[in-house]
Amino acid sequence: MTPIYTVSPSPEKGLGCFSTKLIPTGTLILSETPLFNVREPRTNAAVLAAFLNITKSEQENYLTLYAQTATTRDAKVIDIFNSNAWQTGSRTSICPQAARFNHSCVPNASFAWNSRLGKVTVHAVTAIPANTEILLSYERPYQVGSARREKLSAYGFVCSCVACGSGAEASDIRRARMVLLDARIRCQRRQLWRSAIPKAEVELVRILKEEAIVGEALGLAHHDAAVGWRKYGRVDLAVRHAAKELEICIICFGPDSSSVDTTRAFLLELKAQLAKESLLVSEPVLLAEGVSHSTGRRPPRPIWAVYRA
Ligand SMILES: C[S@@+](CC[C@H](N)C(=O)[O-])C[C@H]1O[C@@H](n2cnc3c(N)ncnc32)[C@H](O)[C@@H]1O
Repeated sequence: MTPIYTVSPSPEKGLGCFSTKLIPTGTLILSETPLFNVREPRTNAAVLAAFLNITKSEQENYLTLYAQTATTRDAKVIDIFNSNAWQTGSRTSICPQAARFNHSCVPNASFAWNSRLGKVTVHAVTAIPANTEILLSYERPYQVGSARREKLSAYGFVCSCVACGSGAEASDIRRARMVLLDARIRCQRRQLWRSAIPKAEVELVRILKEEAIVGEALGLAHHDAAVGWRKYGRVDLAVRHAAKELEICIICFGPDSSSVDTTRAFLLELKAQLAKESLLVSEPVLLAEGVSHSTGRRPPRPIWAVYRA
């Protein structure tokens, strides 16, 4: 069977990963067990020790990965680690295949750590046409271009994706707004009481879509919108956002991820709450007839009799 992607030269980016055929949204592109990992906060000594612990052929494979500038062998081992490692829970791991994916601030694929499988995964977050580079984001999306440039300079490159190039002006306006909305939402998360309409959360969902950020960040924005609508008392709208969150979660992490279980449980909890509320609304009709919905007998003093007013 033809592999779903190949590794080949990418203009200005060294090697990169290219689709060999159309990859539908949600497709698992790669799942890989780390070659080695180190606990964070890491030291250079820990990286060198972990490197010396793998087999000679694994070391040779590791040393073929991209390095920026390195004079000695030890410096090269550290340099490769810093340029290619991904965060995997509380550790940082080297996955030689995942290390070949280049960056875009508007990625078409999503990287994740699946602790249940002990593997990293890469899923398509959009439909990726044949012969297209598969790109992951190395950075959080809620940053304007200048902030992203500074972070990405640590990897020794200047990004030329649509958000950094031709569409930079419009993108920066949206990203600046995202930074603001994100800060507002973080603040509101600590608020437990019933609140106002979750305007910031809903706007963040809209702007992320406009910016074509459709992965994990959009899933989280839908989650926050669901929480906001529930606090406001519109559980029906909360259910809609939680359903979108679950859909995105499955796309980004795969159906076997524990994050999907958590998200599904949240949706089920909201659906149960909605069903209960619908029942409370319909019960008064039965009460008017003097019959309990559940037992068929005359009900005890109903706490929701207010609905009859
Ligand atoms: C994890 S490696 C990715 C694979 C690498 N291109 C290779 O040849 O193995 C990270 C390095 O790839 C290059 N790179 C990744 N994304 C890039 C981009 N959008 N533009 C230019 N270079 C990029 C940078 O040199 C970066 O340090």
